[in-house]
Amino acid sequence: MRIEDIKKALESVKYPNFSKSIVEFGFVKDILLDDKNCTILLDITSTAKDVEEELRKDISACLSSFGLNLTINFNKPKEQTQQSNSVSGKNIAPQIKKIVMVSSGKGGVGKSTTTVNLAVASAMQGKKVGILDADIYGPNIPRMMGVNGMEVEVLGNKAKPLNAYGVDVMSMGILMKEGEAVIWRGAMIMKAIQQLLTDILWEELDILFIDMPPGTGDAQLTLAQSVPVSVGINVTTPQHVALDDSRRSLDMFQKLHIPVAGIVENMSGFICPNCNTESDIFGMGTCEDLAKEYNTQVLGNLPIEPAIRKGGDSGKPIVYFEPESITAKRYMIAADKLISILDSQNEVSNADIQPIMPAGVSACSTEGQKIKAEHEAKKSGGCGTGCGCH
Ligand SMILES: Nc1ncnc2c1ncn2[C@@H]1O[C@H](COP(=O)(O)OP(=O)(O)OP(=O)(O)O)[C@@H](O)[C@H]1O
Repeated sequence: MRIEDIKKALESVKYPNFSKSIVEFGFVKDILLDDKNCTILLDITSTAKDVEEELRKDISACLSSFGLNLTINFNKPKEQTQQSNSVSGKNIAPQIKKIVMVSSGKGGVGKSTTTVNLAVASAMQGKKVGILDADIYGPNIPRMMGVNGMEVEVLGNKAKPLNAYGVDVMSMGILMKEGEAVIWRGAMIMKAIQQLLTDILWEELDILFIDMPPGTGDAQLTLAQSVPVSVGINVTTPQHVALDDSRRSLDMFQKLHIPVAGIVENMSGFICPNCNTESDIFGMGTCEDLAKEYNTQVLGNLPIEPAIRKGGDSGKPIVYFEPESITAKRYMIAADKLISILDSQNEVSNADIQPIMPAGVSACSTEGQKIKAEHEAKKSGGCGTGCGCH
């Protein structure tokens, strides 16, 4: 048995809620081996008790076959009283009542199409709605809302959102040069998103939809933690391979304690434009079981329909331009279900639901972990200083 073997084995232990291992993060500071007695010293960034407990469990399981007497010691950041200038826990966009995060496990499943049609449907039901397009890898919202190429009005040092179909719209695509952000990573994306909330003149909104970048990597995790999210929506296609990706996205919401409003099954069946008959292409109704698994609902089954794609390409959302179509009615019902969920959580302010990070502080960083731990402590009734008063 060598120390190197132990370190190698520890490479498989992931830091809770992240895709990197404790070795990759550089958290394993020392390994002492004296015959069968092994002491591991970890220098971690979180003060949270559950992080320590999960690591103890995972490390013990990982090294169980080595037959060691294991001692695991933790070095954690000193728990300090909260700085008065910290924005932790402060709602950075108090004029926005509810933030809905629209995510998908992978690209091309119709996340932006769903965001646009749900947002317009919600506006048609009398809500004051905005869309923030955070999909830096493919910001399609401006085209789908028909505002691409429009000039942004700047008042003082703040920009006014564009408006179409009663919905305020702001997108990374409107503000950045083409191709500029594709190499961005967690902290940069988060800072940009926070600026899109604080430096854009959002009016009082009932609902702000955020169209997330596809996938569930560290960038998405960080982004989801940087704004106070009321509910998440997952968009998927019905094939079983897509559902596996969808699970990752739903797991992400669970990890971040974001309530899931539901799943949108997109490209579910095909409606023939000639005879209006609906036929099964990729499968239909497969999301019901997934919804049960995650204790949520299917908000709607949206068929593959040429009119949806045409509406997206031409900036004329189907829900607005063909309100009598089967598809538009399904979007309206989905929006109605979403609004009921949001209305039912009216007493909860969005800042209570999610921890938020100060601009420029990545949720993966030492500072980010500390803020998250403080927020969790406060939610469970403590003062947030880690003094053990709850
Ligand atoms: N139900 C549908 N029927 C027909 N076409 C659709 C449907 N949903 C989406 N599309 C089309 O599929 C393409 C991809 O959709 P969209 O851009 O909404 O996906 P996405 O998940 O946001 O992609 P990404 O995030 O990877 O950019 C678009 O051209 C859109 O018009």
